[in-house]
Amino acid sequence: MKQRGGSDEAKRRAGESAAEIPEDGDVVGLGTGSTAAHAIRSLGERVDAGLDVRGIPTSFQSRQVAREAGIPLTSLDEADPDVAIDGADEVAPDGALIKGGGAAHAREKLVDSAAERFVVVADPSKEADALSHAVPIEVLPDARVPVADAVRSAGGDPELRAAERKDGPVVTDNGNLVLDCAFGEIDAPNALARTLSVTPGVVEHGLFVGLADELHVGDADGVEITRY
Ligand SMILES: O=C(CO)[C@H](O)[C@H](O)COP(=O)(O)O
Repeated sequence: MKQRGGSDEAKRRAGESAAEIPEDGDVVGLGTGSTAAHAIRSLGERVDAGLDVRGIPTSFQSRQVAREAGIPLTSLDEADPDVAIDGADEVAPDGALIKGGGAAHAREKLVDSAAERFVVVADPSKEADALSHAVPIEVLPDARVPVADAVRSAGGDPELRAAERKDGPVVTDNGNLVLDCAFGEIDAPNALARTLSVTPGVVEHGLFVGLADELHVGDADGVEITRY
């Protein structure tokens, strides 16, 4: 599994802390990435010990990790999540996030925003005073050029995400492409999020503003929890 950001130990602590939250009967949104995978495995250990939960995966990867961990799965067709646990690429002090380093942000936003309680898991390298990470935008393949033009008009610098072990672009679980769009420091994430959301051809962008309820940050000493 790809490692982005800080130490795996810090990610594991954050994931284990969040995995303590679900209770018997809960439906749990299962995020994508290396930190969320720690939470899924830890939740799987609780399932082994008798906890009765069902998970809603946010990607091919999280579905695989959950199956290996023995977590029964369901979907948004059947239930709304009580809790969603997911990672982030950058976290601002007010809980605004940039996500999509794993190109899973469309399904992540769907599941995380449907959850009663959205818990973010991260290592300290993800915390920032202001959002400035490139914003991943999932686009319909035919919309790559017009969306890139719209991003430039909004002050951004779009770059088509290239695959690492395939010639050509990353193709998402939904069959779309990803533009990583650098905007520098983002002063008004809400306004940018609205602009991107109404751009034709944008499937979803990685700005998650006003969605996170709680942040668990692991480090060498333990876990710091912030509630928004
Ligand atoms: O948004 C995501 C995937 O689309 C991930 O949650 C984000 O990239 C963080 O990943 P990691 O925990 O591996 O650092």
